[in-house]
Amino acid sequence: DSQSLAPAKAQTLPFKDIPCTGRNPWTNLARYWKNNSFQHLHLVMEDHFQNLGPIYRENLGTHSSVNIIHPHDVARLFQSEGIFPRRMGIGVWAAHRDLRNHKCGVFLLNGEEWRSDRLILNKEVLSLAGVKKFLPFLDEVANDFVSFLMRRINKNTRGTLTVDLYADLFRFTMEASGYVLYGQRLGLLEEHPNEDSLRFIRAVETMIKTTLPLLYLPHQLLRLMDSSLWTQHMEAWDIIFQQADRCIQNIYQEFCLGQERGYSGIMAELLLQGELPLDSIKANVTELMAGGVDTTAMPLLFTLFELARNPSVQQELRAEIKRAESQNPKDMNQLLNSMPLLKGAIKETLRLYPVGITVQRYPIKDIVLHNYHIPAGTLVQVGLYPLGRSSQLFPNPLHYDPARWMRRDETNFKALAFGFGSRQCIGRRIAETEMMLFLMHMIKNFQINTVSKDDIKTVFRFILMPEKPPLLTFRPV
Ligand code: HEC
Ligand SMILES: C[C@@H](NS(C)(=O)=O)c1cncc(N2C(=O)c3ccc(Cl)cc3C2(C)C)c1
Repeated sequence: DSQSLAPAKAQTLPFKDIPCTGRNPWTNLARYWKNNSFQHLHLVMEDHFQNLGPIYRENLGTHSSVNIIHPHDVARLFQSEGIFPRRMGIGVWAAHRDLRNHKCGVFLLNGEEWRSDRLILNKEVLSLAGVKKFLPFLDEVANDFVSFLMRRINKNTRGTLTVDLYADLFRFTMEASGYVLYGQRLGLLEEHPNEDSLRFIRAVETMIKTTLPLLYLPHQLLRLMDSSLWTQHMEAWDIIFQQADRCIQNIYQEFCLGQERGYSGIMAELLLQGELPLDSIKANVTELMAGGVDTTAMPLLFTLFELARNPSVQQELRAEIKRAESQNPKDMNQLLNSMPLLKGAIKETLRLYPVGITVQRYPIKDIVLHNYHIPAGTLVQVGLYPLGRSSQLFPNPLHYDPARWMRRDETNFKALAFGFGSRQCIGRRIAETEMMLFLMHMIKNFQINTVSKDDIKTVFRFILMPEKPPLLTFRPV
């Protein structure tokens, strides 16, 4: 009868049968520590997926996780996240907030507290209405960056500039985040930028660089072992909070003086709405300010490099921008929506160089991933770096091809650089709009070249970064 012919429903395999890396969590940790492979975590994950298959378990010190790469497994994970999605916390960050008696922003909050702050912030930070209000601010800063670069080119006789743009990109993204959040220009793109803002940028970099080693080791242990790391980390946080507090104070004073003006940034809108208490506004605005610097600067650097070594793509983008501007001379929002190739370029950069190399969740119920039983509460990580370079998901994966995102593709859950669901990156629209405007103005005004066509080696320092920033040459068009 038909029953006996039906393929036996594959029996779900037990959790313990999932392929596992290494033996003992502490020897695994020691090995990472010895080979300093924390900063190559993304490459180690790629190796594990190649050797062990599309799902594997890893025990690292106190953390144990299941790692996945297939879009349909990601979809299954998304369906099990519940209404309070959770990712791996950062103990050492929360420890700083407790020590200094600061409230946490949405990144560190969980449960009901996270959801109530998040829903209020979404209206100003992530909604289309919010984007329309802050888009002109980002456009102004992107234009100023072009003038900033033009000034430097005109200073030398050759009429071109070959430069490591790393530091300048941090000044751009900080100037942009500061303007969108506080409604004030920090002056980072002028001849003599103010020292406080430069100190803030350095503090965010130090904080991020010292986070990685502190991520995997119980920080109490580290405070004993390597107090300089701990001290550096805390000092960086203190500078970040002090600087953010100064900006917040003077916005708050202006606000109290009741100078009625138009839109003057996200923070003023949050104060006007009065839905979030002041200390929650401070905690979240500080997170958005600090979270808006390195995260957007790196993908811009990677994109400029890829455009420099793919001149035909650069030329196609220049043509698309010209066409789009002639069709939408006025409405900036319309303009950005008529540049699908430029949107594809940003997706292509984030596919090859995902700023956050994993998306993590704890499923709230038992699920089956790749035919294995996963108990509720298990940490499941999506390997974004290996996923973006998998030839099964992306034909010819190492080819920088923005047009690939314009072709119809029935598989969802492939563009995951900002995460997914209600806990996805809240800065997504700020980052996307900021990058679109920056690249549009840069490609329109400069021919971008690079000396070296070789791949950039990447390191993971809580954020995916180039091991050595590339040298780029800019020639006014
Ligand atoms: C202006 C601030 C800001 C910027 C810019 C920003 N982020 Fe985020 N991002 C956040 C915050 C805040 C969270 C935590 C959101 C939460 O937990 O509710 C977050 C979370 C994330 C997450 C985790 C999402 C999830 O589903 O767990 C990813 C991935 C991410 N960001 C990627 C990016 C990428 C890629 C960029 C730039 C190309 C970027 N972010 C730029 C603020 C920002
Ligand atoms: C790199 C990626 N890691 S992730 C979230 O995918 O694991 C990421 C994505 N978007 C934002 C960030 N942030 C920062 O850089 C940062 C700095 C200081 C503070 Cl107070 C808050 C942040 C956040 C977490 C917003 C980090």
